Amino acid sequence: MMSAFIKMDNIEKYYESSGNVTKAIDRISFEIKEGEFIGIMGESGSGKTSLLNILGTVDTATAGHIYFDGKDITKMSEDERAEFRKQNLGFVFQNFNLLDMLTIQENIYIPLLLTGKKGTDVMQKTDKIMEILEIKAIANKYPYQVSGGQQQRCACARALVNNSRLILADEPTGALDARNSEKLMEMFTEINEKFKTTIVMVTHDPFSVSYCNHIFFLKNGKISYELYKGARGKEQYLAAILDAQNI
Ligand SMILES: Nc1ncnc2c1ncn2[C@@H]1O[C@H](COP(=O)(O)OP(=O)(O)OP(=O)(O)O)[C@@H](O)[C@H]1O
Repeated sequence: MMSAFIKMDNIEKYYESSGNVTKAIDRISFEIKEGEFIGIMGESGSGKTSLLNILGTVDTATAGHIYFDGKDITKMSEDERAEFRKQNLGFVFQNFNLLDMLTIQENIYIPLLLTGKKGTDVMQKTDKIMEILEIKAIANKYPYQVSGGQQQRCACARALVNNSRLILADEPTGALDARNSEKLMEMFTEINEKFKTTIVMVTHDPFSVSYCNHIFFLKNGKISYELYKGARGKEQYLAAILDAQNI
């Protein structure tokens, strides 16, 4: 039985710049269970990235609360938030965000060094995760020497190596072709099933989101629709996603 893991309670986000106020998130509440693979869809400007940034504690909500395992993460200081991210979260971005002067392998184990781990433990973990993501053969290459798909799998390995409980991915397939997108989504699914890692993925791609088992559709900063895969087959689910997009 999966337990309640993340609870968003009436989150609001307003941006204010030179006297203009934009309402990006308009009182959103939802719950995520541990081990879910969540998709967040919605047209440009609907608030997807704002929501992900607030959940990831890289930005703060204007109002409302987020409970992570019962702890209110909206009440933490900046230092506490940094520590929280280091202990619990892994981030995957559209443009991979790898460090060019480090090899693939070094890019992955840097987060472990940052948390004070060292020696053979670091190498074993890095090795294991590279094997799962099929990037062991390119361990000593630099990011510019490998394909976009391989770079993104390296970014995923970096996000996972710390035993992150929650992976936040913002358009992870946005810069990938169809074949690499499919491969990445298959690996996300494998990670989600094997390690029970909770994944929250923002995307506007119906095909990518069809790998998620629970989807929120955003419109004007509100949840306009919610969809569960349930017992649907892949094609049936994709059809339901396309229908929901048109509502
Ligand atoms: N830093 C900011 N300052 C002012 N307004 C912002 C800022 N970031 C986002 N917004 C506004 O907030 C609203 C929601 O933006 P957000 O980036 O969350 O949407 P999104 O669904 O992720 O869009 P996209 O798919 O285009 O990335 C938009 O109207 C946007 O213009």
